[in-house]
Amino acid sequence: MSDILINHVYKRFAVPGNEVVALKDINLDIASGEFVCLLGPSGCGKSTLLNAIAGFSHPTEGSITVGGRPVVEPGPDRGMVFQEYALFPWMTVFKNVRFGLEVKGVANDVADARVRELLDMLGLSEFGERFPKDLSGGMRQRVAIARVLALDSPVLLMDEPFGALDALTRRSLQDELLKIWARLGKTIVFVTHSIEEAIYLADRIVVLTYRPGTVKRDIRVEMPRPRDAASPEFNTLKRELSRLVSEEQQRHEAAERAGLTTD
Ligand SMILES: Nc1ncnc2c1ncn2[C@@H]1O[C@H](COP(=O)(O)OP(=O)(O)OP(=O)(O)O)[C@@H](O)[C@H]1O
Repeated sequence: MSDILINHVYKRFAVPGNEVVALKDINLDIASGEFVCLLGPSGCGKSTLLNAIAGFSHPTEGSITVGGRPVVEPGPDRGMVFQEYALFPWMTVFKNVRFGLEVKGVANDVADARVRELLDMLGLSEFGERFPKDLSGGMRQRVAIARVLALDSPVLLMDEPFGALDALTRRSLQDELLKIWARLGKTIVFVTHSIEEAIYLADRIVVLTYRPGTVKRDIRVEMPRPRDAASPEFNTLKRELSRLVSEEQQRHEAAERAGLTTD
């Protein structure tokens, strides 16, 4: 069953004396419970597409529906996790995770129990009374994920959530995310620059072209999880994706040399 339907989506930005076509005729049908990675070099429209699904910005043409409803604005059916943790610095971890439940008017005892369950799920039980500034980047991103999960959105939109983390922390959060996804059955759209990350996580990898952003390849990843980065299948796919992404990276660099972009 489709959960996210992207139909002939274009996004143009007006820039002085010109326009940037960030997305051109994007068509994607993402099934309920599917884990999709959007992959491509800087400037290929990954964030633009994710923001359009989130309802933060509107396509210039085309339409997006989530759960059968047209996207017109952000909504509780779509939780977003950003690279910069987006936590409230003045609230403890517990209160950060509880915040959305309070806004929703969930009864105190139910909200407290839910927060405790989420902190436990993300290995944060010991950290409830800490403030974000006292946590490592990986811990802060765990809190950001717990905060979004509290809202129980069927769709999670993740914009390079692990991009700022060191390799070991990144792998442990990737594993955590896969566990959560398997347990809660969310539909996930996950933006990344990292080919390895996309292969490790996704059911399906959508490679975008550099300006205008179109779908270059839509590849299903059939390998069983946990995936072994040293396996021949992993490396065959990695080579294929490296070739596709580097073609787009070269187009990006050519545009830079021609002074057409500052991406
Ligand atoms: N508000 C804007 N005004 C003008 N151009 C924009 C605007 N937002 C994005 N763009 C352009 O649209 C293109 C796609 O940008 P986008 O940020 O979606 O790419 P991206 O693939 O997410 O890149 P990155 O990986 O660097 O975040 C880029 O060329 C960017 O310069």
